[in-house]
Amino acid sequence: MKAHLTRRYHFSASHRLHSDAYTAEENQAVFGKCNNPHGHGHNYVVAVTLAGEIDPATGMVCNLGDLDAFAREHLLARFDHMNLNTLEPFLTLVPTTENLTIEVNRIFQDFPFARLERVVVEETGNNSFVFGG
Ligand SMILES: Nc1nc2c(c(=O)[nH]1)N=C([C@H](O)[C@H](O)COP(=O)(O)OP(=O)(O)OP(=O)(O)O)CN2
Ligand SMILES: [Zn+2]
Repeated sequence: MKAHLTRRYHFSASHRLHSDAYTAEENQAVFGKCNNPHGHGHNYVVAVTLAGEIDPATGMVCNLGDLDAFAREHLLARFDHMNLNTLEPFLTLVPTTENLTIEVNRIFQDFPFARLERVVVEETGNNSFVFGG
C-alpha cells in the first residue's frame, strides 16, 4: 500500500534580489525594495511531500527521523542563518523563492528512503512557491 507524507522545516536566511545582467537602475525597477544592498531576511517554511510503499514491518513510508537527519545535514546546515547570496547556487542565480524551491527539490531528490513528490517553500505568510505535483 502506497502513501504520502509531508514534513515541514523552518529556517531563517537573508537575501538580496539582484541580477548582474541588469544595471543599478534596472535592478531597482525590477526588484524594488528587495534590491536594497543591505539585504533583508525571511523565516522560510519548507514542506516536502514524499511517497512510497508502507513498509509492513514499520508501518511507515519512511522514518521521519531519517528524513529529519537528512534535512538537517543537507538543507538546514546549509541555509539556516545564512546569507543566500553567498551560497551556491545563488552566486549566479537570483535568490528568489522560485529558485530556492528548485534547489530544495534538487536536495531532496537524493533522499534515499522515499520518492520526493512535491516541495512548497513559503517565503512570507503571503507568498508560497510549489515545485512538483
Ligand atoms: N516572484 C517573486 N517575487 C518576489 C519574490 C520572490 O521570491 N519571487 N521575493 C520578494 C522578496 O523576497 C520580498 O522580501 C517579499 O516581499 P513582499 O512581497 O513585500 O512581502 P509580503 O508582502 O508577503 O510580506 P511583508 O509583510 O512585506 O514582509 C519580492 N517578490
Ligand atoms: Zn525577500
